[in-house]
Amino acid sequence: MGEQDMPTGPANDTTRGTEIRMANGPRNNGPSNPGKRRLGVMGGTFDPIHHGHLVAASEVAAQFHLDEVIFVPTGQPWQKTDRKVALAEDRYLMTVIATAENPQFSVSRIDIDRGGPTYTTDTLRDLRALNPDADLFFITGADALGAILTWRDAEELFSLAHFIGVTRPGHTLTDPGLPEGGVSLIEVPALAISSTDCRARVAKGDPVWYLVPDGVVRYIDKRELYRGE
Ligand SMILES: Nc1ncnc2c1ncn2[C@@H]1O[C@H](COP(=O)(O)OP(=O)(O)OP(=O)(O)O)[C@@H](O)[C@H]1O
Ligand SMILES: O=C(O)c1ccc[n+]([C@@H]2O[C@H](COP(=O)([O-])O)[C@@H](O)[C@H]2O)c1
Repeated sequence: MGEQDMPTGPANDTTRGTEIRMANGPRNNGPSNPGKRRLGVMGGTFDPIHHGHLVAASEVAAQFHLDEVIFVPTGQPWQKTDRKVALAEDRYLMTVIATAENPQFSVSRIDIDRGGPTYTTDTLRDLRALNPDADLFFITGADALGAILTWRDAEELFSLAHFIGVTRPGHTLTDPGLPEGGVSLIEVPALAISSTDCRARVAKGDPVWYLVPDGVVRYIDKRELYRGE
């Protein structure tokens, strides 16, 4: 189990009995505009989607009173070109299967259908155009948040959505000098699951039951994904 250090600072926030120390004062919950829908956006390569993604989205939805969380599978994840990534259609369908039973969850094809490398500034601009009546909350794990300054047009991201960084076992959740007020850091139930580990398990013939939803286990099997990798 990795450490889950929080940035220390003068003020703190108490979440489910765990003291969380924030860098910039008490927890900032992002925009609160009466009459506007609160839309969570969970971007990911989802190769495959696993219970760590689903628990993070569910917990953020509850803590931030979101009306909906849209899962957005990447088209071409340009920072993962050093590895083999499953076809976008397979990643999309696994995401649909995994989220189908939750009425608060939906899946968007925008990053897949746009084509080319996936940049979150494009994702958020497109989602804003499609949902002009909504405030957007972009959900990222500790690892992704730590790398956010390497994303294209990173300085623009925080004008497009409020960012929520969630704890992830094995990673330290820090705010790497992001604009004050643009990010919230929260604790979510710790699930030490990664897509990398799921792929490796399938390749070795080990089970992924209970790491990913049952329908995703069956889809991986049916499509013979990750075998022999
Ligand atoms: N177990 C987890 N707990 C919390 N957040 C997670 C967890 N797994 C992934 N995330 C977050 O979900 C988002 C999408 O992750 P992604 O699809 O890249 O999965 P991954 O498990 O990190 O994949 P890979 O191992 O292939 O890099 C990222 O913001 C990531 O930080
Ligand atoms: O905008 C970018 O340049 C950028 C670079 C890397 C990752 N992202 C986004 O971060 C989310 C998680 O990505 P990944 O690669 O960890 O699955 C997903 O929505 C990606 O589109 C975005």
